[in-house]
Amino acid sequence: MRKLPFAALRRIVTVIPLNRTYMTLFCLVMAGAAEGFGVASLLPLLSAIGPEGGSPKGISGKIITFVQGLGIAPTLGFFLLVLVGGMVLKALLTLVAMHRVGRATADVANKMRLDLIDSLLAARWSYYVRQPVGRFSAALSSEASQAGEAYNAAAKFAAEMIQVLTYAAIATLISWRLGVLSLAIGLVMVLTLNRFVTIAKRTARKQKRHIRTMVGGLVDLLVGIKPMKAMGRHARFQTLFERDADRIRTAQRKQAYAREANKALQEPILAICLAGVIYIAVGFWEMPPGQVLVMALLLARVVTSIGKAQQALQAVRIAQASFTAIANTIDAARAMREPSPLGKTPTFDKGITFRDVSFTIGDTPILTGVSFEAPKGKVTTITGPSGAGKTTAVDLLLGLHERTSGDVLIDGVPLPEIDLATWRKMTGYVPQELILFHDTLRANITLGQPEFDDDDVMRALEQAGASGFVAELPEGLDTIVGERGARLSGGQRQRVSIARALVHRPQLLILDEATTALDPETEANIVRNVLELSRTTGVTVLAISHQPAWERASDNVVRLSSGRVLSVERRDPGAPASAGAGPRLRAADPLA
Ligand SMILES: Nc1ncnc2c1ncn2[C@@H]1O[C@H](COP(=O)(O)OP(=O)(O)OP(=O)(O)O)[C@@H](O)[C@H]1O
Repeated sequence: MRKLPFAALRRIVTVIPLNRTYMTLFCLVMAGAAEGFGVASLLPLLSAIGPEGGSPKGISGKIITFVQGLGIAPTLGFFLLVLVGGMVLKALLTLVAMHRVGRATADVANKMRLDLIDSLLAARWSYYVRQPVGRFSAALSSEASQAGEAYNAAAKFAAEMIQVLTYAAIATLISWRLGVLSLAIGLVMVLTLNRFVTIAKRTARKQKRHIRTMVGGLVDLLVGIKPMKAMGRHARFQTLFERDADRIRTAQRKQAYAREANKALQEPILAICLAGVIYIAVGFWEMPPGQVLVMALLLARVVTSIGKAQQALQAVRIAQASFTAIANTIDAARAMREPSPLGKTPTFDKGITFRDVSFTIGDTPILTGVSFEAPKGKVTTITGPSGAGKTTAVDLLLGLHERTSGDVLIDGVPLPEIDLATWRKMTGYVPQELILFHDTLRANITLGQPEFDDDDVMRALEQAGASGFVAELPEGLDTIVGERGARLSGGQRQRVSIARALVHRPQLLILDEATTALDPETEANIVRNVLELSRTTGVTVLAISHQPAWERASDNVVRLSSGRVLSVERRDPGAPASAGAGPRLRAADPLA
């Protein structure tokens, strides 16, 4: 027999406060005791109707003596009352316990879902870069609910095991041989049926893995479906998903077989055990018929309860696959949690300094000895060929990556020493890959933050050069932009993204190729707006761009190539973007 899943059970029940589980277990134990009393009252009843009736001996005699000692007449009516009362009490206590279990099941699923969201949102940027993000949709939807079911199944397993122990205890009271026999039968049953529990567990894990792969792949594909469709290359993905679907079907079939086999084999095992025990009890132990009847009843209950416990265990194993998958995802995301904001509150009066910053991924150097300054209130453009490391430099500035050596300083304070969350809130960021949500224009700009009203939104749109096209939309700010902003043009999406970055009046505005989709006139307008904004509000601008319009508007131009600074130019904004527009400093110049 495989190792029992106690560690897994412990992990499942500790998702919610333990005292809730203890209370439920207490109700279940009390329910077991109530049933035990009820069934025990059968003993004197049945021994009275057997041929040994009249002067019951053994446990029946002791029960009758005990009842008489309480001053109660041991009548048929009394024992029937105890039997019925015990069963009613058991039903009530079980109902209370299962009501608690139902609530706990929903709470476990809810906690897993919220923990997953929390751990994902708090993870470092480098965590997402390595994940097929689509697979989280499977975790959040079905896996979280199934993780809750693991608690439900574990509680049912505990309830059945309490029943098994209650009946085994009564069997032992009647005769130790009967107690041993019932436990031996239980063991045979567990050993016989455990194989199906193991199959269920294995197939559940496989299903989970393939479903995650399929859902993750499908979500990622749908996000980027446009070029696939355009090139007529989407059909080949059908084959890939068919393979996953086929594996899921096979695992599901095996799981259904294991579940049904576990159920179906329980009755024959019960019948064989009962027949054998009755034969031995009557033929060899010469037990009176009343006791044999009670014994048969007890054994039937023990075996039935073991069977149900086995089914519950199987359900635990199946649900456990989801629970473990989601718990592992939470653990992995938590291990990549960003450091908590214990640093200094940042000031931003002087500017940003990169001092001999290097950054490697694995063994690959991405940036090497990068030094430059982006003074407060000025426009700095980082330019250079594709792959030069421009976006990476900005990622380091925002703490999305951690430098390998050197220092990124804000007002002379190294980034690791400042409160990153506050620093980021001081920043407006327009990334290269624009992501708009399937929501209204307003919500895309405010990101649902109620502190921004329509005046803030309109001001940001104006500054981003987007107020004109928004004014022409029949539904204005209430326009739904479509999935990832599909109902807007590329240039409109860029301007909405710039408005989003400006709505909270940032002190630093980072524009990563933010105007590439715009015609020269619109781009010039935005550059003019941003320049004006910088002059009037003192916002510092860091633009990554190849566009001459940005170079012309910049106070500083930093040229990167292959992760190194080629030159740093201090410029006179407005002068033509030709060589000699300002003092050109070599990479080694100790500007920083
Ligand atoms: N997560 C990563 N793992 C491995 N290499 C990476 C990772 N992110 C970036 N790189 C590599 O780092 C280098 C710099 O990338 P980066 O995106 O900073 O360049 P860039 O100058 O912004 O380019 P572009 O103008 O094309 O956007 C590239 O060679 C890229 O392949």
